[in-house]
Amino acid sequence: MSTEPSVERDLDGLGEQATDGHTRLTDISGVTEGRSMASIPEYYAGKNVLITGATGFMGKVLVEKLLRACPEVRALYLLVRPKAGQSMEQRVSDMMTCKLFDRVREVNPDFHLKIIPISSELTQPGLAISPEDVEKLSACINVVFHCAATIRFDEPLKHALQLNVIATQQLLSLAKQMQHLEAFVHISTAYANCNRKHIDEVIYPPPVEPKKLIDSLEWMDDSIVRDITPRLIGDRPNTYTYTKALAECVVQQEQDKLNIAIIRPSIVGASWQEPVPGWIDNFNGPSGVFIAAGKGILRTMRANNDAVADLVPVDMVINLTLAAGWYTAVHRRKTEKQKDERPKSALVYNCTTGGINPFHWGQIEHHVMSSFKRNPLEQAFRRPNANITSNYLMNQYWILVSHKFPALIYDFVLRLSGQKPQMMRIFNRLHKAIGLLEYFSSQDWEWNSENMSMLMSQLTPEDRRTFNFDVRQLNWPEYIENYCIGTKKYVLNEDMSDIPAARQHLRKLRNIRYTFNTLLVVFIWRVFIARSQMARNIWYFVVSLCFKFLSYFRASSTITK
Ligand SMILES: CCCCCCCCCCCCCCCCCC(=O)SCCNC(=O)CCNC(=O)[C@H](O)C(C)(C)COP(=O)(O)OP(=O)(O)OC[C@H]1O[C@@H](n2cnc3c(N)ncnc32)[C@H](O)[C@@H]1OP(=O)(O)O
Ligand SMILES: NC(=O)C1=CN([C@@H]2O[C@H](COP(=O)(O)OP(=O)(O)OC[C@H]3O[C@@H](n4cnc5c(N)ncnc54)[C@H](OP(=O)(O)O)[C@@H]3O)[C@@H](O)[C@H]2O)C=CC1
Repeated sequence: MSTEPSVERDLDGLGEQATDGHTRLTDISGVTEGRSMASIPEYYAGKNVLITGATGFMGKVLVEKLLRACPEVRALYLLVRPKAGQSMEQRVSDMMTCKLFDRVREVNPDFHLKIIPISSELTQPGLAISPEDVEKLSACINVVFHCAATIRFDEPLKHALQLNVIATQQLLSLAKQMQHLEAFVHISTAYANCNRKHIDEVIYPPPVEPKKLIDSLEWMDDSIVRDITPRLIGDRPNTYTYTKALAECVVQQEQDKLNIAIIRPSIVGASWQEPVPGWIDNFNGPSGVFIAAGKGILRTMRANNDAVADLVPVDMVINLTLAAGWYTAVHRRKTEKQKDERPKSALVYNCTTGGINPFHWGQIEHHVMSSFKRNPLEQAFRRPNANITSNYLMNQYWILVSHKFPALIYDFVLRLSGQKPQMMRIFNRLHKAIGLLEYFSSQDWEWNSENMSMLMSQLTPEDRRTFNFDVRQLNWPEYIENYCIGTKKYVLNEDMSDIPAARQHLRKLRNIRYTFNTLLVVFIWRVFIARSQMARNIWYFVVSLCFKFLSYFRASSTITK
């Protein structure tokens, strides 16, 4: 018997529902009712919201948008751990001074009063939340957004399981104790099922029963786990996608009595419009690749020019997340009677762009390169000129010629000047990083995103503007330009006023390249050609052929005039 979730009609009018109990396709409940119900800001007014992963890339944007677009929200409880010698209070107050919060600060300078940090280490039993805090959260939380995860592709399986799966399980247990909880929104990834080519908005059967895996890994030595990891993850590329798939299954198993939404974004990139275009604060996904290309370090990478680059701006993902929280609470709330019946299934939202407004890696390459030529990064290693290829051998050739050879020369010069060589080390790290990304840039997937369209149709015109996730409106060249500028301004903290100096630096690099190429030709001439009569004859033959061709071309163009 097939274990594939297939689609059947939902009896209570909640659209089509998969046989595993999960709603897929159009959810039509409350279509008419919704228009007369609370708007998104009205819904969040007076609500207490719990957020995990608030110090991360997406969590920060979520906190900012909630405070700015839903100013009447009562309080945001952030589960944060102390890190790198900083207390969690210190981390949260540092976060709020970040440029991302400038806009909300202008409107409401006291926004920090709404933020309540709660100490929590998600990998610890009970999430290491104190009993007093558990009591407080159980009594007041209305909506939970679960963003925390390890997104590293090289994370050891045990740790990825601990954070992405066990912590999710524990958070769901905590959520069940919350007396006023109206919605639980879990952030997954569109690549949780990347072993499939077509991905519907359903929870697929897990690669292994999560509880069994948790029990087995508990007693296993780290080295044994490392050895069996490739067998366990099977046709998934890393422990990240594997554990995110298991987390979805845990959400499904534990959803009993909860109203749950699962958001599956594809590759989350810099912001499209809000709070500022191009906001980004990390090297993850394509951002590190763009920066390495902009600095002239990355010259080649394996990617398929014609494959869809399923990037989605972070502000669109967060708008969809907030709208899904509202929709789950307002339209999919279980009545007291329903709580004891078959649970209403979690609604899955594939938050992707490829099926609606596709853009390809080849086009990304073109726009990234031209953007960095117009707005160069400071102190580039070489002029930006990266090419992507799907050919393995070609890529290896360019790695040798354009990465390793210049790195060797540069390190040699550093050694001569008494400095520590560093370029080869940088390239080794870069090769490791891009090696982990190639799986995603060399193929494409097809995601069904009908729930995203359904959700959009449920918003009032005002909410559709404030919480815009209509990916059809994305103008890719403009978005990529802002993305590249964003990496310069917000990741590398470079000043835009330095662009003329950066351009001057690129001109200097171009002159160095011309000089180097000229010296190389002279060197080849002296060493190989000038010493051999035959090579000289061939050389003279080629030069005279070129000369004749040029003269003929000039003569024929004079006649036609
Ligand atoms: C123009 C060309 C056009 C090209 C087009 C092709 C582009 C293809 C892009 C494909 C993207 C596909 C992404 C797929 C995403 C799946 C979506 C998700 O669900 S999940 C989301 C996706 N998840 C991810 O993307 C996670 C992927 N990242 C990882 O797994 C790890 O970071 C690692 C294994 C790559 C490096 O580990 P490790 O060696 O231990 O190093 P650390 O981590 O400790 O960092 C050390 C330092 O390096 C820095 N830095 C980091 N990365 C890069 C970079 N790429 N580069 C440069 N630098 C980078 C980092 O900031 C740090 O700096 P500092 O603090 O020391 O100053
Ligand atoms: N970025 C992307 O391209 C995509 C992301 N996603 C999903 O979105 C979510 C957010 O991703 P993103 O913001 O990019 O990730 P980040 O790595 O930027 O943020 C991860 C967050 O999780 C927190 N966290 C990690 N470990 C612990 C722990 N042990 N205890 C408490 N908190 C912890 C981090 O806190 P701390 O600051 O203390 O480390 C941080 O706030 C994830 O679920 C991810 O799977 C999905 C698709 C794409």
